[in-house]
Amino acid sequence: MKNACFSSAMNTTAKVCLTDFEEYARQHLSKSTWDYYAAGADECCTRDDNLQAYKRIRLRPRILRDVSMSDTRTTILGTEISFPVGIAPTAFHCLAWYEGELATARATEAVNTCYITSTYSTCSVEEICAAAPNGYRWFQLYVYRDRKLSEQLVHRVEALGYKALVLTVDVPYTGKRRDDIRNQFKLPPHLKVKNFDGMFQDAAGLEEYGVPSNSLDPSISWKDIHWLQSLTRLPIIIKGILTKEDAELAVEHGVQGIIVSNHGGRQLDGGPATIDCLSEIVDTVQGRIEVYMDGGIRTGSDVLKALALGAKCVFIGRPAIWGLAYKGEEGVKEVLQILNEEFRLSMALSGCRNVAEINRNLIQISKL
Ligand SMILES: Cc1cc2nc3c(=O)[nH]c(=O)nc-3n(C[C@H](O)[C@H](O)[C@H](O)COP(=O)(O)O)c2cc1C
Ligand SMILES: CCCCCCC(=O)C(=O)O
Repeated sequence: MKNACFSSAMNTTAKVCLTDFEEYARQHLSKSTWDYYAAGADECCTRDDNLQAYKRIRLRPRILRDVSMSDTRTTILGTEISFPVGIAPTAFHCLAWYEGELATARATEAVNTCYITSTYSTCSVEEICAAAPNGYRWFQLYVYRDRKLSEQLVHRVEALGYKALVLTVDVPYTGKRRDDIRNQFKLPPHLKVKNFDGMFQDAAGLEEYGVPSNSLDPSISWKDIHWLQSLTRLPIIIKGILTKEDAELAVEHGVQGIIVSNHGGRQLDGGPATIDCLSEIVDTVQGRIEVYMDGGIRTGSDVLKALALGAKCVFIGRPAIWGLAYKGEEGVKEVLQILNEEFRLSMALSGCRNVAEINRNLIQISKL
């Protein structure tokens, strides 16, 4: 049943850009839900710089290149997607829309792009697969002190046909999100982290973001990559790399991809904007594995800049949630379609007919 805060009475104004969806979500979600989604760590410097950093980068458009035809398709891990934007893993979609992750999965299936499902989903991975059986999905994994929890998730998602594991490595501890502390953020009683139904032995006691606190294993280290590889045949992508040193280690440990990410500025405050880290990582990796990024993508020209700096694909976090809050599946589709149209236009206005033609020559040299 639809919650009152999901009322569509205000859905009539056309949405033109992603920040229109943000404004809708800000006005319609409860304060504690909005604050949770919007949160950055501490003073939110990194969260905000993720967006500002794109504004400091200038493009060098080429002209007279017959852009009457354009093609935004690309591939990730060998699979074709309609354009180089996927959905980053974000928790608790049922807080934004009653169908939660089922709506997100259907929207990404319809648009033909990749949906990275969060461990912290409010629908189970089985329900998500049943809702969008032909969707292209990766699964985001955390490593728990009780390794059996992570192991079981890996086996479940592999059996369900998820195509890669995205290991999030920037949360040895949860960042300090001031508003969540002030609001004493908690999932409402009708929602839970569905993937863990009945799996935590000691469910009584303190809870943090829907699971017993201190469940995550802060001792996780590079040797755990080998442990994970021993559990699965799925490709492994490491999410949360920000330096060339760690990018090199990722390649040496035999993973198939990296997501340059600072968790939307929700973990270490004072770290760099992700777009500012991208070229050093791409230069280090030199095409040995795929490099993706997330953080602060709000327009088609942001996507273009990230690809010009070497990202194979980018992922959006909060904007998908705003789309959900606006109109569920339709809202997420609209967000993706607007971003696709903006990206196509930015490509054409800078003289690119397809993603293969996007390269560093598009970026003003002072930014390299
Ligand atoms: C509300 C929220 C929940 C998130 N949950 C997860 C999660 O469960 N797992 C994860 O790896 N990253 C999580 N992230 C981080 C995102 O995957 C991504 O790195 C970030 O949102 C990208 O920045 P953007 O929101 O500016 O697009 C979350 C981010 C937000 C905003
Ligand atoms: C114990 C950490 C859970 C965090 C919940 C999801 C997430 O990653 C977020 O940023 O929020």
